[in-house]
Amino acid sequence: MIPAARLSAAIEILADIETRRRPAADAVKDWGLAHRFAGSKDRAAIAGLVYDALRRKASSAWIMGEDTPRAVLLGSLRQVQGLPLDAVEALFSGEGHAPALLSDAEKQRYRDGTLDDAPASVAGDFPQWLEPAFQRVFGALAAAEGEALAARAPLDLRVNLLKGDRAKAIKALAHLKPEPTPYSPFGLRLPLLPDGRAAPLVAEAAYVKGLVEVQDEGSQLAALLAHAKPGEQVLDLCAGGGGKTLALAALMNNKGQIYASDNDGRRLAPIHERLKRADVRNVQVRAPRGRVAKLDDLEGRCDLVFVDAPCTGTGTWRRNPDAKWRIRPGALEERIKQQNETLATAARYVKPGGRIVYATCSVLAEENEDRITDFLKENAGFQARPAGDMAREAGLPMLADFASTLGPGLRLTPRTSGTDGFYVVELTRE
Ligand SMILES: C[S@@+](CC[C@H](N)C(=O)[O-])C[C@H]1O[C@@H](n2cnc3c(N)ncnc32)[C@H](O)[C@@H]1O
Repeated sequence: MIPAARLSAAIEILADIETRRRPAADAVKDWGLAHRFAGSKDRAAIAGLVYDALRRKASSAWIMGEDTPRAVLLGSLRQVQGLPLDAVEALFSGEGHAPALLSDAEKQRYRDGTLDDAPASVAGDFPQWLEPAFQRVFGALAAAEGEALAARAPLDLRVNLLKGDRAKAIKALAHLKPEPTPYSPFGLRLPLLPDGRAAPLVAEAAYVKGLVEVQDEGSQLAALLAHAKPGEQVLDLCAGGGGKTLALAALMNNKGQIYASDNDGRRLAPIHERLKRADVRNVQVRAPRGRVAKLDDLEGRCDLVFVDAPCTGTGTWRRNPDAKWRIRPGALEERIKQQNETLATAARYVKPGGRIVYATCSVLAEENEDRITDFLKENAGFQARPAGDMAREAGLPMLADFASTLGPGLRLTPRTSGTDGFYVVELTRE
């Protein structure tokens, strides 16, 4: 396919997402199935165009003065790819499968449109209804934080210390140009390919043999901040697919016991294969029978209960730009309820002198500081540990810079730490 035809395809897919209100991944996949002549490179490039346009949807529409799929794509060509007007005019030629010629108004907006008077939610590309929540957390930096959440994310890897060290992984993946991540001592960052795609990893021996796992540095830091020690009894209450379970197991050097649980058994399904590949031997998977996992024997016995709570995922919008336009206020309410539930459950399993580490991949105070403040009001035996102490204990004193100003815990964001957005807090039991 010629580059201009890829643009037409991206416009078509964006229209499908908009009119049928369907997930971007489904629309992209269906387009591929219906256009089998398109090769894998074409499909990847088209998906890249669609995701870039979704990342900058609100600001692109503002710049172009309309919110049609064509306008949103045009805006993103300017904002994400920085294409000059004459290059865009050459692509929008109206010939063959190329998009129709640019109108004079489009040319003028493409050249001169600005975000100077745009509200934070438009300049920062997040839903308007979240404007008060973003202002509360980020104040005057709301737009800048949103913009960083709208950027392309690099591909981060966690080196599995049970299988080797960072130097070994760097050597094995040298052709993909890995760099050590700034904070996580076992993180590697792979640059994106020129078209914005992540380097293909699944066929790499280092991945197949479990030396590296895909995990954003923020996620690695959440596990590190839990500072689980070899020999401890750890309950990973919301273990899901086991991303953090694997990191905790490596930090514990396979010594002690991790109980990996989740109230949705289907989510735990990938964990067995992942544990095997990573050579993890200190994890017991406790799948629920019915809606509740059987954990009675752990009551009051755990050194650490790790709560990787269900959340809106606002911190992962770089990887999932579609999600930010789909999230509704009702979903936030629902997550808050679940977060209260998981914290109350966690409290039952901590032993005296033990701790809960609560984490979310959301930047919103409603899912973070507010939940902890409410929890502490109702659970007099628990105290929040100062963020600086938690960071030092984990061997990451520099993370104290990210201490929250709205309550206990610390917050990572793409703008401040270059990671996905995460919140982490430690609660100690007397
Ligand atoms: C953020 S995800 C976990 C991701 C996982 N820890 C990882 O690192 O790959 C949150 C998980 O919490 C689970 N969950 C929701 N409510 C729960 C509850 N009341 N008890 C236990 N797990 C719950 C969800 O099924 C979901 O798998």
